[in-house]
Amino acid sequence: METKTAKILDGKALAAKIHQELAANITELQPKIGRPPGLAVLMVGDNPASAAYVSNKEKACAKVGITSFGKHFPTQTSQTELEEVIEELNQDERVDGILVQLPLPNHLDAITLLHKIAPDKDADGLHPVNLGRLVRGETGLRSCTPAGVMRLLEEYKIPLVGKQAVVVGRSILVGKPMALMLLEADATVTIAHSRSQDLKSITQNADILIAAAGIPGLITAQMVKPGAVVVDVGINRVTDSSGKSRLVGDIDFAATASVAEYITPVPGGIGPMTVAMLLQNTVSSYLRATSN
Ligand SMILES: Nc1nc2c(c(=O)[nH]1)N[C@@H](CN(C=O)c1ccc(C(=O)N[C@@H](CCC(=O)O)C(=O)O)cc1)CN2
Repeated sequence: METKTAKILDGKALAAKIHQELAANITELQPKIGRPPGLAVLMVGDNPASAAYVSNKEKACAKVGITSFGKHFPTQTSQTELEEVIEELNQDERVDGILVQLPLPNHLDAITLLHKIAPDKDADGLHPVNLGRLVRGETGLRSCTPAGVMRLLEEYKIPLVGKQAVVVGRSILVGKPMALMLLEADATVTIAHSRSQDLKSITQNADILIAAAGIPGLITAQMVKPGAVVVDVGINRVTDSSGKSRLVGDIDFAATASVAEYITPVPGGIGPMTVAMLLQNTVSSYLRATSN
């Protein structure tokens, strides 16, 4: 019997296309505007994964023509010091986007820091004003990972209207805004999470399944409806029995690929789309700030 394999939703390829489009836009706009777009990336401490993500963001900025203002602080940096830096960046006319790389060291209050970012410079779309705009269906800066999922689904013309969408995970970074964006696209949305009972019976109903729990291999093939579109937001580093480290998502990719119609890989799926949406948000803020 022939085994079916899901089609790949290629986030890496789409992100590269978006980078090219943004680079072309910036090349055209910069001489008229008189300066390039600017993104400030605040990183506190030395978490190696965060350092790698920040370095990728800075490289992506350089590639498309966005100036990045890297602000790297030692672990002990105080809340007040960071709030003052954000206040300065809010006033800095060279800076269109500001983000605080997460997670932060435990002594810092991420929510309060995110509140301090001017909503129109909130490149990560995590400020309450931007989350509120999303709730109300108003234009605003959208959270990068869920916006990346939506852009990828759009690229592959995945129908959403009236479909059963299940989001596994309820974080502010992904799960909650993801559910709102799917709702905005007229899907029927269920949010499941670590306290949900009988997760399998919920995920089996999903035409569109978004796994964003941060638990390696949480979603098995048996939990997926045949023909579903499966999006893996999890990026988990695991060490196998031979001591080798590799990245895996929240979905058992190999087994699920024989059940689903479409699937995102890890790596090469939603991770690169997150960065592409960050750059896009920065360019949107640049256009808004310089349009008068
Ligand atoms: N302020 C924020 N903090 C964090 C966010 C965020 O969107 N804003 N998301 C994650 C980390 N993250 C971006 O910051 C991120 C993670 C992974 C990738 C990515 O492209 N991953 C690659 C694989 C990379 C590798 O080999 O290690 C992939 O999936 O193909 C991009 C962004 C938490 N913090």
